[in-house]
Amino acid sequence: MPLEKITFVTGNAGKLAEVQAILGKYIKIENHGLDLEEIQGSVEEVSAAKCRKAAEILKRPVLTEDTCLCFRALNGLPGPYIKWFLQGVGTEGLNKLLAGFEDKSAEAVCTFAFSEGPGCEPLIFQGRTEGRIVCPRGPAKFGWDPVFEYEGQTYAEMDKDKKNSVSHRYKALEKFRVFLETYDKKDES
Ligand SMILES: O=P(O)(O)OP(=O)(O)OP(=O)(O)OC[C@H]1O[C@@H](n2cnc3c(O)ncnc32)[C@H](O)[C@@H]1O
Ligand SMILES: [Mg+2]
Repeated sequence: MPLEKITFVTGNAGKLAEVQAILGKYIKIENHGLDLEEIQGSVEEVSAAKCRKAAEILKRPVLTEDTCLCFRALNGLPGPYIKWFLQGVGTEGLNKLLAGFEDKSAEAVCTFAFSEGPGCEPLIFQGRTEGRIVCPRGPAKFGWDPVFEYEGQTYAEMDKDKKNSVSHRYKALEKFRVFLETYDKKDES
C-alpha cells in the first residue's frame, strides 16, 4: 500500500518550505519540530541517528534531513558543522574563511533519512550540488544561500523554482520520490 503521508521532522522553516514545494506535489507532508540531538560523525550517520530517534518517539513513518556545506580548500569543512559556523561567523565570515585560498569551490550536500517506524533501519537519500563560495549576494532569507554560487547565481539570487530544480535538496528528494513510486508499506497486521 503506497504511503499517503509522511512526517518530515525538522525545526527549520526554510527546509520545510523547500520540501513542501519539491515533494508536496507527490505526497502529503506533515511537520514535527522535534529538536533531535545531532551526534558527531559522517552526515549519513547524523541523518540516520536523527531518523531512528524520530521514529522511536513519533511511532510512524518519518523523514529527517541533515545538510552539509563542504569547502574543498578546507578538506570538506565546515561539512555537517555548517550550522555552528554560520551562527558563529555569519555569511560574510564563511566567505572570509576562504580568503587565503585560490580554490573557492564547495559542495552542498543534503542527506535525507526515511524510516517506516520504530526499529526500522533508516534508508538514506543524498543529493550533492557543486558550487563556489562568494561574497554574499541576494536576500539573506535562508542560511548560507547568499554565499553559495551555482552557475553564476547565488542560491539567494535564484527564484524559488530555479533553486528547487538544481539544489542539493532537489536531487536528494528526486531519489526519494523515485523510491516512493515503488514503495509498498507493509500492512499494519
Ligand atoms: O531541525 P533540522 O532539520 O536539523 O534543521 P537545522 O536548522 O538544525 O539544519 P541542519 O542541522 O541540517 O544544519 C544545516 C545548516 O545549514 C542551513 N541550511 C540547510 N539547508 C540550506 C539551504 O538549502 N540553503 C542555505 N542554508 C541551508 C541551515 O539553516 C542550518 O544553519
Ligand atoms: Mg540540525
